[in-house]
Amino acid sequence: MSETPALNVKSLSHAYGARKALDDVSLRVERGAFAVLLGLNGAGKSTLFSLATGLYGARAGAVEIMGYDVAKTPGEALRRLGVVFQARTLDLELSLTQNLLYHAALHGIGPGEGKRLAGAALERAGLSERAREKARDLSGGQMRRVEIARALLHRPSLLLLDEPTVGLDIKARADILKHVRGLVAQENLAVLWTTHLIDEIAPSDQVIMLHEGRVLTDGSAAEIVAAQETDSIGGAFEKLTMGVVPSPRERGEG
Ligand SMILES: Nc1ncnc2c1ncn2[C@@H]1O[C@H](COP(=O)(O)OP(=O)(O)OP(=O)(O)O)[C@@H](O)[C@H]1O
Repeated sequence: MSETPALNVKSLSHAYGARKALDDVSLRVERGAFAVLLGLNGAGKSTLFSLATGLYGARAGAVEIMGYDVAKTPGEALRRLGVVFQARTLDLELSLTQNLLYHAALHGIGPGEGKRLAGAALERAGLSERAREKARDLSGGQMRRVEIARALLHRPSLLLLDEPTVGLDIKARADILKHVRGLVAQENLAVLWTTHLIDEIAPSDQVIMLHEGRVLTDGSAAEIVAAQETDSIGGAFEKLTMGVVPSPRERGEG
């Protein structure tokens, strides 16, 4: 039997009223793997995050983190999860260390251990020298690094990032991507990185293409490109999204 994956999404569906946002979505991210969830606006990426973090209850299906069901054992599951949401969530008036200590306290980590972890996290993020400065004084890319450091403070096995490079310039985007890839390589962290930006994908990455709430394909970028007989992952995405057969409901027949 294969090892329990870091993330196991099983036949997950969700609707907002009559609008289906996720339709029978299944995917896995193995331990220590970097996976990209690729989808255009409205594909259902944020909805998947909300379900994985227990913000919404799933109408059908389940999400397991390191084998723990988010709905049935939320404490065990969420302890193993770190999340960076799309919107900025640092308290701009607090120092970097204070932002991290806040998070440590939320996870039941005491002040002494919190300080130690915050120091180590800022060091990993390359921001030790800015520890006492207010978050407000950082650049967008540095803020994202602090958010990543904060999400990793309690040493989760899985990190979810919802479009983490939105609003950053080209260099800051590349830096954040490199930083997270480094964490995957060095710390055996599993990452699910959502994006609509094709150029953030490397050939060996696992790519899960989500379109209109459904998984179109899931495999390494190189495998997908070969299977679609295109020369790029962008070409494969275009081919696959053009070929989507609308459901009877979408054709107005449901
Ligand atoms: N709170 C909500 N109420 C009603 N509909 C919603 C709500 N949140 C999302 N939706 C709808 O569900 C679908 C999936 O949205 P979701 O935000 O999950 O997609 P996304 O891939 O994250 O897109 P984006 O990158 O634009 O955030 C869309 O059709 C969206 O309009």
